[in-house]
Amino acid sequence: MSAADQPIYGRVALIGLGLIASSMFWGMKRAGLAGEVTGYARSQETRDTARKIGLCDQVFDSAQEAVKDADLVVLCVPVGVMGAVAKDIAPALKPGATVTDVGSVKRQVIDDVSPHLPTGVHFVPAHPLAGTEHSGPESGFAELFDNRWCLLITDAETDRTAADNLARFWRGLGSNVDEMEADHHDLVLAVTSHTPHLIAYTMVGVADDLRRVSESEVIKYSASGFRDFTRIAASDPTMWRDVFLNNKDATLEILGRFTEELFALQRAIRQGDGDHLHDYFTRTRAIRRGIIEAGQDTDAPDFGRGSAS
Ligand SMILES: NC(=O)c1ccc[n+]([C@@H]2O[C@H](COP(=O)([O-])OP(=O)(O)OC[C@H]3O[C@@H](n4cnc5c(N)ncnc54)[C@H](O)[C@@H]3O)[C@@H](O)[C@H]2O)c1
Ligand SMILES: O=C(O)C(=O)C[C@]1(C(=O)O)C=C[C@@H](O)C=C1
Repeated sequence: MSAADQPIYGRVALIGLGLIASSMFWGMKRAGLAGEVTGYARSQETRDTARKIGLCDQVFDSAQEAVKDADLVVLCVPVGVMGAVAKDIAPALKPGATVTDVGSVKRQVIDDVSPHLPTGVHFVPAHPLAGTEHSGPESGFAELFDNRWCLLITDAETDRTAADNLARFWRGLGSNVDEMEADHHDLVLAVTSHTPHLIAYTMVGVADDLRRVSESEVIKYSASGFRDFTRIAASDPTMWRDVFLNNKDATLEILGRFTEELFALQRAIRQGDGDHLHDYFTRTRAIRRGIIEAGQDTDAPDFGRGSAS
């Protein structure tokens, strides 16, 4: 990753010092994207850890102090508290500053944050499509966003200079950047991220109900599929509670469709309808192959791509 010729922002403030903020910090340092990075976390323990590991050039004990004089303020807290944090920092924001967030849900965050921001402060919501099941200030790493998408939420009201600078910033962190409208974002993410997480949580819960996980049988005899489910189901409970509560309509819509398909598959199994199962699995296999052929899955191994039995 090549370093920027000069910082894009003189001062960047990170509010909430967990996985995403810490990854952004190390990524900014790697590429020289900010003159100075300040930070604030709600708990004393997190602030102490951040100071100990050198996360942020300065860690403040209040969010207002952290955002003072910042050219870019990044809200890196769970989506359910974005509005409260925006309200808290609003009086201390520098005129002309850009406020952004990294929340996994966009419409509700926009509705919660926008009313608090003073005129002259530009709000450009964003969502990096990158993460892990880990959380907290020690979980971040500079490479997290490399070759991942970051979606900026824009519309006719968006300040173009603010959005273009933020796009440059995310490219500097290693991401590919695209722009999208908020409701569309929430529907797409309900399909690609939110509902799959709920399914993983459920499947691991079901296995646990069978009292096999803790006895290690399920893990011992599982191939990568179920292990991936357990990784996903280890994701932060607060973050994911907030995702579902704040992307209710889209998640319920996709979950409804999912349940209908699941019932159809359940009926096919009960009735011994092999054609239904085979046709369904043939369709889904073609989708996976299309993703790989389009070069969209950089993690996919080479083997097995060609076998079309
Ligand atoms: N983890 C992922 O995979 C991922 C990926 C993309 C986007 N996101 C989004 O990024 C945001 C942060 O997620 P994360 O994974 O970094 O979480 P995290 O749990 O690692 O960090 C969140 C931080 O916010 C702090 N916090 C909570 N409430 C606060 C408040 N009221 N005021 C100040 N700080 C507060 C927590 O103490 C914690 O330090 C969330 O909105 C999430 O939806 C997460
Ligand atoms: O890889 C993971 O652990 C993730 O779950 C990352 C993931 C995703 O679903 O892809 C999770 C939530 C985010 O909002 C963005 C990315």
